Amino acid sequence: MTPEDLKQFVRTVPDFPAPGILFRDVTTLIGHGPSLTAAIGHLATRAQASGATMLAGMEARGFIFGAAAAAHAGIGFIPVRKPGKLPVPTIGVDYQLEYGTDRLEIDPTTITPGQHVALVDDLIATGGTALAATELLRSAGAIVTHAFFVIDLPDLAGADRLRAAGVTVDALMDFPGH
Ligand SMILES: O=P(O)(O)OC[C@H]1O[C@H](OP(=O)(O)OP(=O)(O)O)[C@H](O)[C@@H]1O
Ligand SMILES: Nc1ncnc2[nH]cnc12
Repeated sequence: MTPEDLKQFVRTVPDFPAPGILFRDVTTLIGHGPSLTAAIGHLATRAQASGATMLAGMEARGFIFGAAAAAHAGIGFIPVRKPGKLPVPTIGVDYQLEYGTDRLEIDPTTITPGQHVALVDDLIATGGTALAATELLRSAGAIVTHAFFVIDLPDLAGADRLRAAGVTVDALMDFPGH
C-alpha cells in the first residue's frame, strides 16, 4: 500500500479533545493489518535511508510507530516519556500542545554522544512535541537531523518550526486545513 492508500484509514473526529479540534485518529489505521504493516515499512525504509542508528518515539502514539519501525530497521529505540515514568535520573523539558501543556523526559544514558537519532511520531501539529524531543535528545549528545511522521497538519506549521531547528521533516501524508 502506498502512503496515499493509507490516508483513508485515518479516522477524523471533530471536537476532540476540545471544541474546534479536528482529531486525526490513527486507531483505525493500526487496527488494519495491511495498513499497519505498510506504514511501519515506509517509516523504517525512510529512517534507515536517513542514516539514523537509533529511533526515538514520543509517548504514547510515537511508541506504536517508532518501536515497530526501529525493529523493522534492525536498530534500537529510545522511549521519550511523559513525566514520572522512568525509574532512573532523567532530563526533561516542558512544552505546549495544540490542546494543552505537557512534559517529556528521557534517560540520558540511553544515548551515546554523537549518535544519529531520528524521531518518529504518529502526527506533527504545532511541532511542540517534536521540538521538545529534539531539544532533549540534543542535550544528551544526540545528533538529530531527521523526523518521520505518519501525518502532518501543515496549517499548524509544526514541520516549518522543526525545519527551522535544523531537522528534515518527512510525513507519509498530510491533511491541509487540519
Ligand atoms: O505537534 P504537536 O502540536 O506537539 O502535537 C503532536 C503530538 O500530539 C499527540 O500526542 P499527545 O500529546 O496528544 O499524546 P498521546 O500520544 O499520549 O495521545 C501526537 O501523538 C503528537 O505526539
Ligand atoms: N489534530 C490532532 N489530531 C490528532 N492528534 C493531534 N495531536 C495534536 N493535534 C492533533
